Amino acid sequence: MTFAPNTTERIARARADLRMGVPVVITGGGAAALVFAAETLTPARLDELRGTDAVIALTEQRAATLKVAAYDGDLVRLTLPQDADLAWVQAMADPADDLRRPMKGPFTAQRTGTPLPHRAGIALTKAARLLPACIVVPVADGIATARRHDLTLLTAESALATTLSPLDPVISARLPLDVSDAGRLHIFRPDDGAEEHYAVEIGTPDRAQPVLARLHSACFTGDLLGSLKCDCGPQLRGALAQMGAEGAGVLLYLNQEGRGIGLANKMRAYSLQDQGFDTVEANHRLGFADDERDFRIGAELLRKLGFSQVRLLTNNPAKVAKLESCGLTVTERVPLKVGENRHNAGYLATKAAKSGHLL
Ligand SMILES: Nc1nc2c(ncn2[C@@H]2O[C@H](COP(=O)(O)OP(=O)(O)OP(=O)(O)O)[C@@H](O)[C@H]2O)c(=O)[nH]1
Ligand SMILES: [Zn+2]
Repeated sequence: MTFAPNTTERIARARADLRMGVPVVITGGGAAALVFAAETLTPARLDELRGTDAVIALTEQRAATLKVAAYDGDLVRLTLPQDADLAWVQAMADPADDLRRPMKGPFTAQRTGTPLPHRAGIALTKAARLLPACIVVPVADGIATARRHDLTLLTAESALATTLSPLDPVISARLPLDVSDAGRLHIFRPDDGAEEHYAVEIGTPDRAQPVLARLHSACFTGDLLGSLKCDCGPQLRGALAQMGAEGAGVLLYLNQEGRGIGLANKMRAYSLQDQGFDTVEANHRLGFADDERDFRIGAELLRKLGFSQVRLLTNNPAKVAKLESCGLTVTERVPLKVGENRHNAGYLATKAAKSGHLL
């Protein structure tokens, strides 16, 4: 018996470390490296990197914005100039000042050696809801480095694993709602220490029949604040109202804020939208894909609740396809057209043009 953290727990610890600015040690592809999140790098730690072979790893989307070829396919490794200061690192990772102070280079891309620790580092920064960029410094001996500096050590393979973490039911309790007295809230907690997700069950839906279902992605601004930039709040309330009217349904409230990039990054995207970029372009400039959500979570929660067939409330045909690819049967797509206003008309039009949403 050992009380040491297992692989999953190490990854959870690594996410927390990176959020605080503490580096982690990643091994993989026969190499080992110290990995720092660019967003939380401190001046003192950057000073320690002078004279090393540090690189900054950026995603293909951020590379495209900076007009450098993504030599490793999904990422690029750029040499950290010896005189690079924190402002340089942050400007490489964060597009906030791209227009005012374009990062022109010349950049020197590293093309030899393994990009595995870099890829793992980027995956961890995304999972930590930070900007997807990291500083990577090769070290000769990963184990010794981790021990000497008291750092979390993990393999790139474990950080890049794609198996869905088990979601454990924690508790469910009766929750009378405006839309129905017969409401019930279920809490699910993933094994990997990531965000919990919720299911609101209305009535007692027949598990043998398709259930009216909504997979709602958290939107603090729309759901809670009444933001007019999106249609999430009215969609949330509209879906619940329809379930109440039908007497049965299930709404999953998935904590995948900002299509999976987190609230801070979503606000960065909003700030870019104020510079004239649309919702998809803003995600790309930040280094993200259009949609970073993992739809397997929703499918798994529905299964856990005993549902295999759904009438899905959505305007997003990709969501239907993704749920079906996760093994659920979508018997019907039920449109959810509420909440259009003069502020979100452009947002909805972009989703229709670029993400296949139906207007
Ligand atoms: N990254 C990013 N996320 C946004 C933006 N506006 C809203 N969101 C998030 O988008 C998610 C909602 O997803 P949508 O793309 O609006 O809709 P959908 O879930 O794909 O489709 P529907 O089922 O029709 O609502 C929520 O997590 C919001 O926080 C934005 O401009 N940028
Ligand atoms: Zn929203």
